[in-house]
Amino acid sequence: MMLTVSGVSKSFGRTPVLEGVSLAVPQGSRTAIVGASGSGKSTLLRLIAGFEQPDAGSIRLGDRTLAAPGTSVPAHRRDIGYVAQDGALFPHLTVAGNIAFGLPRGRGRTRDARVREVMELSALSPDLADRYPHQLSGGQQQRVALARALAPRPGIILLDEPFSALDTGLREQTRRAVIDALERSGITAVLVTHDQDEALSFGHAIGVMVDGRLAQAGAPDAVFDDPETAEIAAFLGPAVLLPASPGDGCVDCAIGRIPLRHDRSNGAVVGFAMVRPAQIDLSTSADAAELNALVREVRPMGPIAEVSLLAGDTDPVLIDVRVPLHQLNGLRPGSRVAVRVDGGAVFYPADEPLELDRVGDEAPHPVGA
Ligand SMILES: Nc1ncnc2c1ncn2[C@@H]1O[C@H](COP(=O)(O)OP(=O)(O)OP(=O)(O)O)[C@@H](O)[C@H]1O
Repeated sequence: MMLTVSGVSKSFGRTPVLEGVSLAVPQGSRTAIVGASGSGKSTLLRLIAGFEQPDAGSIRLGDRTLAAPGTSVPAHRRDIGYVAQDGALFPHLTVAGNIAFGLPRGRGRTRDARVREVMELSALSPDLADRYPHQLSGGQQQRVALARALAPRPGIILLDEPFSALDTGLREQTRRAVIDALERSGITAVLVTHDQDEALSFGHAIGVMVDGRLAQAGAPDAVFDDPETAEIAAFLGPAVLLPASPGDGCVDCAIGRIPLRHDRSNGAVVGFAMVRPAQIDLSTSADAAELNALVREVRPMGPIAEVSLLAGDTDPVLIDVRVPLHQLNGLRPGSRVAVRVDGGAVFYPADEPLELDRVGDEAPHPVGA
């Protein structure tokens, strides 16, 4: 069902945690809410689930109002499936018992058939039906939690950091199984995560929370490609931010003139050009005039190396890029390289509080990653 959150605000005591959050999740689509710790994303999910009440605004699921001034449907009547970070399975019930828990009593055969159906949907082998939660891996436990949430055919599934307790390999595998199950069941879903890659790969839309506000929402590739602020750009993935000034559809910065992909300047004449490290190409075999940066450090990291570059003559800027080892081509500290950008830059005005590295800073933090 379609979820509509309109102008929702929430404070705990005197501390505002959510301010005027509006969000629409169309029927059958998946939205990931991503934000730094404390940005309010779990609170938003808990308000939708009915574990907390909003101070202002409304929440609707399909044509039902779940929360609004003077109205609050109790959590267990909201027709919502919830998957918590640790799965929260009942330890004394088997896998089948956990999954059947929320199903109506009565016809045993219908319940058994539904349990089998959602186990298959959640990529759980039928052999696991009689096991207890402690006899399962973390990934299997999360898939049981999903199957249990899906079993009563709720109008929407809410997932609160469901993969964060799993280690890297298992997390990836469980994430794919969960997305696949959600896709095949055609259910509306909202995921909350602090992991950018997880959010960007979850589904049809992403919402970025910053300090209790939904700062930007849209299709994952559109938001990643054109973040509204430099802060969102840096939060969503590695970003290289270069002091720059715009003009004629380009920006001028320490590595020369780069085409402007998106202009977020609002008329500002100084600011920052943002490019992703993956857009940067390094070449040592260019003409002397094109050698626009100096290699300061090369740090091997397994199959890749992190290369720190100094670009610009008058006010050099530190740029960090990651290069596959086989593309290093003898790059070492002191080499001069040509830095080329593929695909253009996004320009942001300089009034944003950004900490850029300058050569000679006492404790340099790379601008890119
Ligand atoms: N029940 C509560 N009482 C008081 N303060 C709360 C309560 N729940 C959350 N907060 C505060 O609200 C803010 C937002 O919390 P929330 O859990 O929504 O953030 P989050 O973005 O999900 O962060 P995290 O990823 O760390 O869980 C935090 O400062 C938190 O301490």
